[in-house]
Amino acid sequence: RVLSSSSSPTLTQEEADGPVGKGSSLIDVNPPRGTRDFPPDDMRLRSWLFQNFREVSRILSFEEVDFPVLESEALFIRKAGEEITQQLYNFEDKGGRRVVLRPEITPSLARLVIKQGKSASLPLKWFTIGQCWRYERMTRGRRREHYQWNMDIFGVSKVRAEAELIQAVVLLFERLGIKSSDVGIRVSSRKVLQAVLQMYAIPENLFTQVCVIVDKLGKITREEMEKELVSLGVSTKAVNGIIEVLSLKSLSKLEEVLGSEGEAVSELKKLFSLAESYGYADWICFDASVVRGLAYYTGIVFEAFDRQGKLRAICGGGRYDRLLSTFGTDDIPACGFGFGDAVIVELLKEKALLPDLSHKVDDIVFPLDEVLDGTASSIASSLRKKGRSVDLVEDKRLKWVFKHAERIGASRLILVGNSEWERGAVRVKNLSTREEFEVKIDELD
Ligand SMILES: OCc1cccc(Br)n1
Repeated sequence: RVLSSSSSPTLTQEEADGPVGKGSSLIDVNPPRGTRDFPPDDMRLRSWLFQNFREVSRILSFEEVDFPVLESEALFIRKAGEEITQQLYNFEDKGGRRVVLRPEITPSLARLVIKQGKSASLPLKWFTIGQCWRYERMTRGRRREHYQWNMDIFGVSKVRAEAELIQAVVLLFERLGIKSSDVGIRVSSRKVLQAVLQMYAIPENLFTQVCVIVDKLGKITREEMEKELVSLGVSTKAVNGIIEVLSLKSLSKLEEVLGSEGEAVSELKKLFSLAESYGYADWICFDASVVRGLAYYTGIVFEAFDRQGKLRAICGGGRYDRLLSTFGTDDIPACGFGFGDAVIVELLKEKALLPDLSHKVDDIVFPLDEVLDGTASSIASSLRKKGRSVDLVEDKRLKWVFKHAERIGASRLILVGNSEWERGAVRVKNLSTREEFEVKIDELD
């Protein structure tokens, strides 16, 4: 057939359908660079991990929320030089709007809290699991997407909120079989750095940028850090003072430097006391070098790390009491964490803690004669209505069916044969005990 239309030259059917079959070049079957497919085995592991995220969220009595992966770019325009804002997966949509694939979840949470306004009675305890994106130059071959579990509390200004969040993280690790000897949680507060900047009379408005630079400690050299801080106007003396305080790993030493009166020390002491009461004190340690890289943190910050030091941070979070005012409304005290789906799996592999998650099915129903196809369908249907997972197989040799049963981890094989059916029965083979018996159809459950 020759296709023609006023707007296009005449095309043969083949031209219109595009290349088909052996002669044409195969499309690239890989997902876009830096992204992942989840075939069944990988999806079972991801679902298992996410089920644990959900269960911990339920146990801490958090409510689930969700947002579009696509957000207005305006939500993420920040001037503090964070890596996350320099790698925005941003573009202009067909309506000329500046949009992004979100690089994190917290701003969306804040947006929804603002949108809900007075109808959202505080405190709010919300969680979500969502995909986040960054446009990373593939030079380092890093991923461009990951899934993040976020838990956030709005409307609690005391460190009780941070203590609750850290318990959630600890409960998750314990559910996965990870022990405090495998993983620690470094805890500090940005108020430590704030106090040091005050000691050196560094203007408040440099605080956020100093935090973002200091967060690179360990990723860039001390000289590079000093250069970046000095270029902000921080004196070399102050740089040395900052690095000296940030190397502290003892809360009592911090108290000697900052005194006991300030919020930095008092809040941290309160948190460590609560940790004893929760029973997770052996999981956490004070480490003044923890500042985290997001501009909006204002208080306690924390991150989980593998004690062997082989992996990047497993999760991290902190208090962000002044994020909402950057969106033009009254502040609400808030804190939360993000827990990615990638590093935790690397850790589970390291610790040989990956669970066996093979495919499981309850029953295979197989008619031994095609005249019994209808009968097999009604048997499968009644079992499914009882909630059993059933794989209905036909047009196969019995030998194949037994191998298939093995492959999909079926518990029972239900063979529908003429002679049994004449007696209103089927043959049932228990695939773990290998027992085989005849069952009246109205007794099959
Ligand atoms: O943790 C930073 C981040 C944000 C978005 C996507 C990926 Br992968 N990583």
